[in-house]
Amino acid sequence: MKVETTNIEGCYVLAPTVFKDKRGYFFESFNQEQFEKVVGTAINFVQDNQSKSSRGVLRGLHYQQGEYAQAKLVRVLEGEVLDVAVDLRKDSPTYKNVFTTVLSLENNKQLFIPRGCAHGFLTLSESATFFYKCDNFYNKESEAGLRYDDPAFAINWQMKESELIISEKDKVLPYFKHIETKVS
Ligand SMILES: Cc1cn([C@H]2C[C@H](O)[C@@H](COP(=O)(O)OP(=O)(O)O[C@H]3O[C@H](C)C(=O)[C@H](O)[C@H]3O)O2)c(=O)[nH]c1=O
Repeated sequence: MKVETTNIEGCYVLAPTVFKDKRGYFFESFNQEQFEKVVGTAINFVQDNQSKSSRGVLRGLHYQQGEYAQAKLVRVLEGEVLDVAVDLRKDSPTYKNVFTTVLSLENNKQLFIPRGCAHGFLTLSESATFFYKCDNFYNKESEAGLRYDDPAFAINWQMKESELIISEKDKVLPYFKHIETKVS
């Protein structure tokens, strides 16, 4: 497995070793022992999620607050997305840093997003099936988020505004400046 550090502390890009032969390919999509060595801490994923999105769908920026904060290991099973993490940990040396990367079936890349970071992705391919492991359960009451177009982060989503498909819930997420005092 290849590992790349990012500009967010504790956030890593992982690329599994792919074994190809005349039948196709094989790779270990998750190996607890290898993963914990890379991340440098024990991790207990308790919930897997999967979503399918068409081109232009932008989900996020989302996170869960407090005791229900989630670390996520995200990848695509089909298609291509622009994946984004934002460090919202006030005590982090990379507080407010934004990391973006393209995850695709072709590059087999995965992104590990530590607790305390907001996460979102934009679907770049005609459709994308998104899969991720979470180290904490979904807790509706703990859900929080930030606007995808927050000037505080100036994320380049690489797509025209008119092409974006965003849920009504995400359209009314707050701007960072209105919630910064509440971020842990
Ligand atoms: C996240 C979640 C949602 N739900 C239910 C709640 C809604 O009735 C429905 C769709 O939820 P939502 O519109 O919040 O789904 P996404 O917009 O894909 O949210 C996710 O998108 C970004 C990219 C993330 O990183 C988060 O994991 C997650 O917030 O699934 C559940 O039952 N369990 C869950 O863990």
